[in-house]
Amino acid sequence: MDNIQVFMRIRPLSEDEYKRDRSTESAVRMLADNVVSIPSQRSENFTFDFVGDEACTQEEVFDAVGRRAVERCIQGYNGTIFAYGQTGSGKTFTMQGARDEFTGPDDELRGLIPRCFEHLFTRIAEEEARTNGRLKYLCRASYIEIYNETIYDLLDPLTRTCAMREDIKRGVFIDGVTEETVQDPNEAYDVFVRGTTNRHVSATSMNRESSRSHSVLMLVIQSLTQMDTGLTEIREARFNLVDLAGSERQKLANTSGMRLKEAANINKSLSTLGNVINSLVDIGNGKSRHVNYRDSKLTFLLRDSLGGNSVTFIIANVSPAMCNDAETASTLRFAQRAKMIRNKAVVNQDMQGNVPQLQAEIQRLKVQIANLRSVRPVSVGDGDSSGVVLSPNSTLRAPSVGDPLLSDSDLTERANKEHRTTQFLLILAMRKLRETERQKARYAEIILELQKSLNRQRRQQQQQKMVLKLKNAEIAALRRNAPIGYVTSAENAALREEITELQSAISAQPDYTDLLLENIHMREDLEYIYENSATQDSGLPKKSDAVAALEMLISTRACSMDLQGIFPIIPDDNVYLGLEDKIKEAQHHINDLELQRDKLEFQINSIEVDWQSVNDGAHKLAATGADEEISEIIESTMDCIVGDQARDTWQTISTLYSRHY
Ligand SMILES: Nc1ncnc2c1ncn2[C@@H]1O[C@H](COP(=O)(O)OP(=O)(O)OP(=O)(O)O)[C@@H](O)[C@H]1O
Repeated sequence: MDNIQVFMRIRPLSEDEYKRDRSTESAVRMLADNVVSIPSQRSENFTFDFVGDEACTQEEVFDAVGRRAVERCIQGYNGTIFAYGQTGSGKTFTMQGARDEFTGPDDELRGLIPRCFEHLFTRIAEEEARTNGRLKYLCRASYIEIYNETIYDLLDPLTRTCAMREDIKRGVFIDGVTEETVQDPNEAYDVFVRGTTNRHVSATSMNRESSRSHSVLMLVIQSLTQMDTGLTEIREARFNLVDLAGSERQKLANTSGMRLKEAANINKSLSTLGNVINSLVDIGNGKSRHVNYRDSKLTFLLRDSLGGNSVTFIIANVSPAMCNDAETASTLRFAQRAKMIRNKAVVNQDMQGNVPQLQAEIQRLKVQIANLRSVRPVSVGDGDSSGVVLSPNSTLRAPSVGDPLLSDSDLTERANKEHRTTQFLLILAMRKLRETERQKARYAEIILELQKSLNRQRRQQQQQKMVLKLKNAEIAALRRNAPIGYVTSAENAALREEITELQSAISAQPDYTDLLLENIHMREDLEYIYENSATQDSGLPKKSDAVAALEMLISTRACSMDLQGIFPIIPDDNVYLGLEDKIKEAQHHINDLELQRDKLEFQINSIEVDWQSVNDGAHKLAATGADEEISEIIESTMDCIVGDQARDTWQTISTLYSRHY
């Protein structure tokens, strides 16, 4: 457990302050190297880890705070640096420097942020060189602003807003925030300068001052170490550099509209910060308290930095002016309280490897445990509380009985320590193995589900192709056999529409598969969130409400893809019934068409028979030397091979024929 480290920095007196005070006397009295008081306020003394006076340089602040924070992050610990203080006390000067641009390492006035970038990449290069490339680092940067309880993405040119989320794997995170990979200090400067420029632009367009918002530059420092066993050790540190809004209480009197909301939100986030600190201090003193991290975006985002898994530094910036003594005393009281908070920083470490590698590792560790047990019975402790996980590469030698250089108690202690380490590694490897097995089973389930769905889709596709083929054949037959104008244009259009629908259903299969996969994942994510969230204080809606909302979303998306009605979206048998109905409907339609075709064939046959009779009659009439009237009728009958007139014509001919014979 480490206390939050607090550094105090007094900036030089400004000209305005000199004009107001008409004196150069400082409100802050230095009692010792790291002890100060504000005599004009109360007689209390404030003790900090470091106090920088008016002459304190940017480099000295970096050595006291930045260098140490970076060193811990390189090892895999989370780190946070907060700059706290009233408006104009020097927070931005300390964090960023005197300018918005950096000219590189020769700019004496550059602040902690650029110096941290430089040191970070120097150390990364050293570490990578030391391990001959077995250790690789990867850094990602994002930069946000919290204003009026809204999070703005400063690396997005439009500084769009983002939501904060929490899950068991990632903890609290900003959903969809821009993250840029940075490989050297220049790339990191560039990210920071761009974000700062966006901040100024959006502040101007929204008519606000940066002192009224909190800015957080976030670095994720990931390291991958290739082990001899084939496993990969992954460490991930989060490094937050925070420039807080001015800590003075915003006046609500005579304020309205946007300004009132702004002032209320600044007060809210800073008072929540104060409340969180008070609760943590009480907890440190053995009291039972609930810590309201969720009461403001700032405290929720930086939850780990306050009483959690982080090495945290607070820089309390103050003005030396007598006219600001009350605010200075307030800042120092805040910092003094914060110093009592105890964080528990641990290296964020994980192992990655395939199942045979992990099994081999477990086997190796089991052999080691067996060796240790056979040499000397040891009592198992609670585990290493230092928080640093020993590398599985470290060779664990079983202590040999009668080692002349070591006493019995030394040997026991060493055996115990090695046993604990081995046990820890064994647990880690087994956990990884179980996790891998779980994942494997999960993927197998997904594959099975997809396979089932694919088979169903194939069957449906075949059926639809068959229907399409039949319809095409029928249409072709109708076209061949039907008299011109027999199939009405409306029927034709309906048939065409149906064909288009069937074709789009067939071509929609890939869309459907993507959607199905995504739906499976969304349902799984939901299950995961509810399984892993603490029931109380999780802030989540009721699970049934969330499930209903998700199903609604899925069906809305299905509609928007125009698949609803053609294809069921959910791989659920009930929904597939819809498709079966559709196929049945199509079957009915085919039956109707077949009926019509039979009728038509019958008509054509009867016309042919009629025509044959007409032909025969005509020949007989011709043989008897029929008059002109009869020839004309024969001509017109020839023109009406098919059609409604045929039978009437035949009737006329029959009548004439019977009159003649
Ligand atoms: N240590 C210092 N040495 C010289 N000048 C300083 C120092 N600290 C601050 N200043 C100057 O004081 C002024 C106010 O500082 P700065 O803008 O950093 O304050 P701030 O606390 O960030 O204010 P705000 O809350 O409004 O953002 C600036 O002009 C800055 O250059």
